[in-house]
Amino acid sequence: MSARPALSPVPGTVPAEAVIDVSDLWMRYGATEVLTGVGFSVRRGEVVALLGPNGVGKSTTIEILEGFRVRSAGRVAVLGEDPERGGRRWRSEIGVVLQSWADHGRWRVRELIAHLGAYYTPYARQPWDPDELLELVGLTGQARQKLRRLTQGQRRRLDVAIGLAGRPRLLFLDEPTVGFDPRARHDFHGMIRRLAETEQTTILLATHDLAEAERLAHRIVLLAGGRIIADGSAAELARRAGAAGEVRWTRDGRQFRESTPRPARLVHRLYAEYGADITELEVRRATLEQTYLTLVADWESGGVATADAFVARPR
Ligand SMILES: Nc1ncnc2c1ncn2[C@@H]1O[C@H](COP(=O)(O)OP(=O)(O)OP(=O)(O)O)[C@@H](O)[C@H]1O
Repeated sequence: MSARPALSPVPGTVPAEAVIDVSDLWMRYGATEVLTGVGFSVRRGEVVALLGPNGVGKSTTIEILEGFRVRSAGRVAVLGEDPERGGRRWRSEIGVVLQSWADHGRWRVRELIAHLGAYYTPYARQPWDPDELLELVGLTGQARQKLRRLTQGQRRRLDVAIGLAGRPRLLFLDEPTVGFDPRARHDFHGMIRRLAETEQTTILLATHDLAEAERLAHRIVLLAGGRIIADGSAAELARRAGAAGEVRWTRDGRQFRESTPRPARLVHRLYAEYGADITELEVRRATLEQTYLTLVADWESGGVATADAFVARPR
C-alpha cells in the first residue's frame, strides 16, 4: 500500500507570520528514530495542540523547539531563530511550563512572581506587574499565601504565571492540566483563552486530553509513527477523516440514535420518510476523540513504515 499524505492545514489558516516553523525534523536517541521528518508551523496568536500516542515524541519536539534538546537533522525556526543558537534575549521571549514549583513551599506567591519577573526586566518588552499577572491567572486571592498551601490547580496556575513572567510571545505547555478537577480545568482553560485573545500569545500545547485540545486549540497537529499525520482544526479533521457523528431522534415516543459520517444525509432521509412523526432531533458532530481514534487506527492499518520511503534521509 502506498503512503498517504498527511492531512494538511485548512487552506487560509496557514501561518502568515510563522512563530514556529519546522520542516523535515529528525530525532534519534541512539539507534531509535523518534522523529522522522516532522513538519508544521504555528502562526502568531494561534493555540495549537500537539497530540499523539505515548512515546511518539511530543515532549521531544517541544524540547527541541525550546532549545533544550539538540535535533539530529532538519530545519527549525522559533521566533525567527534556530533554537540551538537562541541567545538570552530570544529565551526571554519564550515561556516554558514543564515542572511544578510545588517543592518551594516556603515562598509566598506574589514574592516568587516578583522575584522571577525581575530576571526578565532587562529584556521584557513590557514586564508584567506582579499583581496584574496574578489576576490574569486567577491567583489574586492567594497572593500572600505560601506555595505549600496552594491546591494542585492553584499550583499549576502558578507554574503558568512563572512561564509568563517575562511576558513571552510564545508559551509551551506540556500536559498542563494532569490531575486537575473539572472546576480547576475549566478555570485554567479560560485563562489560556484569555492569554491567546488579549495578549496574542502563541501557545503550543502537548496533551492527551482530547476534550482540552478541542476546547482550546485553533489547530490540531497529530504525530504518529515519527511524522505529522494530520494538521487542521478539529472540525476539518473530523470531516476529512470521515469520523462518525451521531444523530438522535424521537419517533412515536421511541428514542433512536445512529452513528454516521454524513449526518445531514441521514436527517434528510428521516424527514423524507417520517416527516412530522419525528418530534425531537439532535445532531452531534464527531468528537475530537472519535476523530483521533479514526486517524490513528487508519494510519496504523496503512502501515507507518511505508511513509519513510517518501521522506528524504537525514544528512
Ligand atoms: N533522553 C532520552 N534518551 C533516550 N530515549 C529517550 C530520551 N527521551 C525520550 N526518549 C524516548 O523517545 C521517545 C519519545 O519520547 P517523548 O517523551 O518525546 O514522547 P511523548 O510523546 O512526549 O510521550 P508521552 O505521551 O508518554 O509523554 C520515547 O520512546 C522515549 O522513551
